[in-house]
Amino acid sequence: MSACQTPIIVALDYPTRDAALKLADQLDPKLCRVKVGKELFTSCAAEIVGTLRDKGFEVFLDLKFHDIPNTTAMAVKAAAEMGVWMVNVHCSGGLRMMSACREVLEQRSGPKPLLIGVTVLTSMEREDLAAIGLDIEPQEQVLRLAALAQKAGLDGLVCSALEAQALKAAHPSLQLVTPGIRPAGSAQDDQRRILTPRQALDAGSDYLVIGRPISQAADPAKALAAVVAEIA
Ligand SMILES: O=c1ccn([C@@H]2O[C@H](COP(=O)(O)O)[C@@H](O)[C@H]2O)c(=O)[nH]1
Repeated sequence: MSACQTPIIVALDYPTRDAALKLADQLDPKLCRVKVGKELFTSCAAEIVGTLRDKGFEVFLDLKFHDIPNTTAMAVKAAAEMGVWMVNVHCSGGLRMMSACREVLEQRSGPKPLLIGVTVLTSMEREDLAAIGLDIEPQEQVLRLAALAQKAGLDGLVCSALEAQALKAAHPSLQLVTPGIRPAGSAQDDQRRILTPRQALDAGSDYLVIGRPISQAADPAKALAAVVAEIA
């Protein structure tokens, strides 16, 4: 399986370059992509992205930018210049913010990363939304934000696989990146809207973001192989 065919993205959620590379060195870039998030990126800056790319990984820069349109677009531009494969922004930053990000990428002559909008975090359930003033089901809010993301020309969404079927029906062109993936028997941790890898793909997920079930396993390569076997 080449990197372009695998749907698996392993979250490298570590505080140091060495810890992230220790896991990366146990993984096969033909079997997965890797995700650099806020913790690792803030600790190591762009150097970690270059090092992982040199190792053959396509990198999802998961910094979930959320700011005014210009600031967010400049951050997306910087990410594109770094050569990442995927970058994301919060859809709740609004239509103008997402459109500014799309425009800045369109002005680039070089390769463009996939521009993905974060909808409702997979750690949130209905009562969490109610606590921030949204007294609706997560799926309703996800569908609202998806419509905005589609209008702004984004390539896809971060959502729970629980919403994948409804999203694919409403927005078939958007690629769905789904964290909250838990192989049967794994700890739920702080995630709330979860599905197994197989269930997520059957529901319409395009990419599965998997962190702790692989990174905290006694043998991460074996844990990745088990997910690969589950979805084969
Ligand atoms: O809604 C979201 C958006 C991003 N994430 C990120 O995905 C991984 C999931 O890690 P697990 O250890 O598999 O729970 C993590 O980096 C989150 O920041 C998410 O979980 N939900």
